[in-house]
Amino acid sequence: MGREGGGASGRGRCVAGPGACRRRPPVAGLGGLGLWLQCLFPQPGMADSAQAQKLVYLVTGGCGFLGEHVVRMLLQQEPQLRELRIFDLHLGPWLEELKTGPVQVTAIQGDVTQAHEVAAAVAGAHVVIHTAGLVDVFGKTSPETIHEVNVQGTRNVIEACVQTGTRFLVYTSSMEVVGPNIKGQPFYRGNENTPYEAVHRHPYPCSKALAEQLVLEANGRKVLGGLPLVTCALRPTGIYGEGHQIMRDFYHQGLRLGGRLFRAIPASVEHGRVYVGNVAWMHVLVARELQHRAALMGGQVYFCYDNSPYKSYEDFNMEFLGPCGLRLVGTRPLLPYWLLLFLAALNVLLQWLLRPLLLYAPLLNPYTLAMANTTFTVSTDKARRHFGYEPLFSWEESRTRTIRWVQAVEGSAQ
Ligand SMILES: NC(=O)c1ccc[n+]([C@@H]2O[C@H](COP(=O)([O-])OP(=O)(O)OC[C@H]3O[C@@H](n4cnc5c(N)ncnc54)[C@H](O)[C@@H]3O)[C@@H](O)[C@H]2O)c1
Ligand SMILES: CC(C)[C@@H](O)CC[C@@H](C)[C@H]1CC[C@H]2[C@@H]3[C@H](O)C=C4C[C@@H](O)CC[C@]4(C)[C@H]3CC[C@]12C
Repeated sequence: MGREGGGASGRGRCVAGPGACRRRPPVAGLGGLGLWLQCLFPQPGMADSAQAQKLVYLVTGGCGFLGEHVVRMLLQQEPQLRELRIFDLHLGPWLEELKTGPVQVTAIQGDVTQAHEVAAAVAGAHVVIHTAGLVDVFGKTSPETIHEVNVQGTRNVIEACVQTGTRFLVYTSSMEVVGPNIKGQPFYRGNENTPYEAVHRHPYPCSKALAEQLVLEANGRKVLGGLPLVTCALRPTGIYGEGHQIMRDFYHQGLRLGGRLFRAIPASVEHGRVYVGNVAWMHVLVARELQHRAALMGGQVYFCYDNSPYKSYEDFNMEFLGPCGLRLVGTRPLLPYWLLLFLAALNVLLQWLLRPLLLYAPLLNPYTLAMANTTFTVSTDKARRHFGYEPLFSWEESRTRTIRWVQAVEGSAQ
């Protein structure tokens, strides 16, 4: 890891709706001239429609928060897409609306922990985008289950690629592979090469780190047919946007508290956040460019980033919850840290006591408190340099879209 190299062109503009026309964006920076040049020198994937639509993509976890955005972005932005397979434990009803477009959309209900189900879904795919996983830092599932899904599930995806001849694999990793670590050391405006002691104890970050390692180590393995597997991993920081369940939980919490949220984290603690649409765009772009730049991008990791501002977790959420009528009380934490620690530990005890009766999984526990209290922000341009990534959505667009979603979903339009 750590190879560096040049970037590639590749900008796009996202249009709404799954059936929207897909067009190859003009060559970056050339505007109208770029369109004229494309007529003379068509870019890869600019062949006529018969040749253009030739690739089969598989998205695991395609019905999740990020997965749905990746699915819709592929349908809008990938001109070479012939078939899009969506593999998930829980298929969403919205998939039906996607089947009216020019791309064949195949919904597959399956479990990544079942190797035969994964192999059947992967067989014949050119590209796999593996987002499926258990994102649990609230004690909802056992450490064993988290490991089974996130690690063994990823192992099954890798082996399916090798056994069936799929050559390109993009893995959705996480910032947590790096940190915050168990020592609570800050990671301030770091990049993919910043030294940091990535030591974890919690099952979720441990599982993501193991899975990422499996994916990167699989780069170069010979797949069926004798060609090499090309893999890479994307590390989003805290993703926000349409469909973010935790944002919805904070909003409901504020409504229950009379339109108020109470500051628990110092405003000085910065937490990196990235808009889901930009994360989806990075997945689409990296999957495309991985096919042309295997030597540079194979085995690499890339943080997901955009122009979302650096703020504390709570202050950042208020960018969206404020316009929906909530107020964050306190310019500094209202409770002392030791009391928050006590309440977090009490939540763990209650979760254990109540488990035979019900699932009690509040936002506050020792791990989430430590995470929220530890600065973790990234500042990098590796994705731009390696495959021409630029955020598709500005901060203003990301903020507006998220606010509209909270208002629409919660009926809080003012
Ligand atoms: N949400 C974030 O802030 C964030 C940040 C960084 C990385 N990530 C990573 O992005 C990926 C998607 O996260 P998300 O926030 O969209 O979570 P999510 O829970 O909304 O989506 C995960 C999807 O995976 C599916 N899934 C779970 N177990 C499965 C199994 N055994 N077989 C098949 N499908 C299964 C779920 O049904 C769900 O649709 C995860 O790998 C996560 O680690 C998320
Ligand atoms: C109750 C308060 C202390 C409140 O401020 C707690 C916030 C807490 C729920 C979140 C703070 C940081 C979040 C995590 C971070 O954004 C990155 C993540 C990595 C990703 O792979 C999965 C989600 C998460 C773990 C995310 C979860 C919520 C927080 C812990």
